[in-house]
Amino acid sequence: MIWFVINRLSGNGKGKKVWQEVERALDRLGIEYGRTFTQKQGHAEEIARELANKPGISAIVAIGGDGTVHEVANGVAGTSVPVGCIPAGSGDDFARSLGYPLLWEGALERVLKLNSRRIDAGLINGRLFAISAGIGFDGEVAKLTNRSWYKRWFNRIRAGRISYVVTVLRLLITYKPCRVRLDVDGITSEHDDVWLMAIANMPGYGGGMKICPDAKDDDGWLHLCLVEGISRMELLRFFPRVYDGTHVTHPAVRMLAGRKIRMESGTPMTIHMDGEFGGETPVGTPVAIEVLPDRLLVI
Ligand SMILES: Nc1ncnc2c1ncn2[C@@H]1O[C@H](COP(=O)(O)OP(=O)(O)OP(=O)(O)O)[C@@H](O)[C@H]1O
Repeated sequence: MIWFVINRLSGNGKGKKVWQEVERALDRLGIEYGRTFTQKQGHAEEIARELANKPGISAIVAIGGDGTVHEVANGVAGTSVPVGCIPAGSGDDFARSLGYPLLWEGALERVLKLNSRRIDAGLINGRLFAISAGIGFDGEVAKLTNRSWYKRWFNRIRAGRISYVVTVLRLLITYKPCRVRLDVDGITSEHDDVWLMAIANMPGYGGGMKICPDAKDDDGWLHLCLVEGISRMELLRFFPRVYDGTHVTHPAVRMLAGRKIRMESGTPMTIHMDGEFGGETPVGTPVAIEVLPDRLLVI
């Protein structure tokens, strides 16, 4: 039986509307299913963990944004229960990266086929991410966007991903780059003036940006994008290039790939995991990041 985990608040109420349509379609088709509505942050993970250990669950489908997918993925990781989604958030990078139709009808059609495959996951500070993680400027973007009033407003006019762009513009004025020591599979380097380090398992980022265009979810690698030593004006000028992935040739951008990464920063830097706030880097203790090959089943 497919089980739906629904965040009715996602996308400023889009989750609720999408579920109403999906429920009608499932009833019309006479399909047996289960469903639970999330009640609080972290609830989707608890539900998924419990369900994954029950017999007879063929897939857990998150109806919500990437935050709900992130929680479900953490709940089912390492089990034989696949995760799917019906996108109802503002970024929906999981759905975009996996080539899901973004409208509920197409996404439902896809999840009902139950065609599963194994993908890698990333681990940062002991927590799993399916899409990407980010440290620094992009961690702050995720944190501030999720807390902003305008995310709700943009979601209402179905332009939720613009809220990330607004935060980027706000932060460009105030953000202070940091000193970073990096270890990628045993190769160490020091960097002054680091704006961000994105760590991608999938290419989608911030609602359709291609921060690491070469990221592949089943290649056994994490792909890194480090941005350093760039002026605010230049960052503003070249920022739109991240939408088609051509930013990678800019001299301030360093693209790397690795399996085990350690990153230590001179001052606390904000972390995001699949767009969810994930705390700050502790000064003096490296953040551990690694790829977990084949850890997740997706449909
Ligand atoms: N009932 C609830 N009350 C409060 N928070 C919830 C509830 N259900 C889920 N959440 C939390 O809401 C957060 C955002 O969820 P989600 O990512 O699905 O939606 P979104 O933020 O609108 O979409 P996107 O990530 O694409 O912008 C997650 O951290 C999740 O844990």
